[in-house]
Amino acid sequence: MMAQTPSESSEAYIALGANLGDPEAQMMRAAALLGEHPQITLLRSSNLYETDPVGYLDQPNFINMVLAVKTTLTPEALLTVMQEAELALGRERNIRFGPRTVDLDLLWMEGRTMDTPFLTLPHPRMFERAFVLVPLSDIVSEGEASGLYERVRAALDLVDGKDGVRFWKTGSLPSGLGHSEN
Ligand SMILES: Nc1ncnc2c1ncn2[C@@H]1O[C@H](COP(=O)(O)OP(=O)(O)OP(=O)(O)O)[C@@H](O)[C@H]1O
Ligand SMILES: Nc1nc2c(c(=O)[nH]1)N=C(CO)CN2
Repeated sequence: MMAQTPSESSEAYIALGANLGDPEAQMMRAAALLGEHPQITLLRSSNLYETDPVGYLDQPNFINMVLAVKTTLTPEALLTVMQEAELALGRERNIRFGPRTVDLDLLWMEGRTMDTPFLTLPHPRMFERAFVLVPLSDIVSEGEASGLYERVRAALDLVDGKDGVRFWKTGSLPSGLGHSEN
């Protein structure tokens, strides 16, 4: 087998949402699974928000949060790891926008834009979802060279549904993993 070429690491933002079972425990377990991957380092967690369901309304409220990670994985490989974490936590794909034990969306990855059937970056609906923008704005730093901070601020000013996003708990990274910046 050929030795893997060391690749540069990029920062990425991942949205987590859950509204079945024990959402907080499942999201922490998903974050821990990501952090256990040798090519993923957890950097920061947003706070946790209780959010009104969007899209398909006849379902329980969600808990939503966003993680910042560093990774040497390609975007496609990172999404694959995220999907494996969803499956490990018992996510069944049924109703579009419907209830879920844990949903992981790859929002944004430093320097990457793409549009394939498997992966679109930035996530095509991130700038119109208050349940993504509010937690994301907790952890995107003003110094972000990509302009993400400005885009998130501008989208937050315009987006509907901020009332449906309520602070629930202070965020933290699963213990023993990642850095302790937040
Ligand atoms: N940026 C992205 N993050 C996550 N999945 C993506 C992304 N871009 C494309 N996809 C594709 O979208 C498909 C459906 O994902 P999923 O079932 O999580 O959608 P959903 O959660 O119901 O809706 P939404 O994507 O609006 O949150 C996945 O199989 C994945 O390949
Ligand atoms: N509040 C809220 N609503 C949703 C969410 C979510 O994470 N939070 N996820 C969905 C699946 O795409 C559909 N609707």
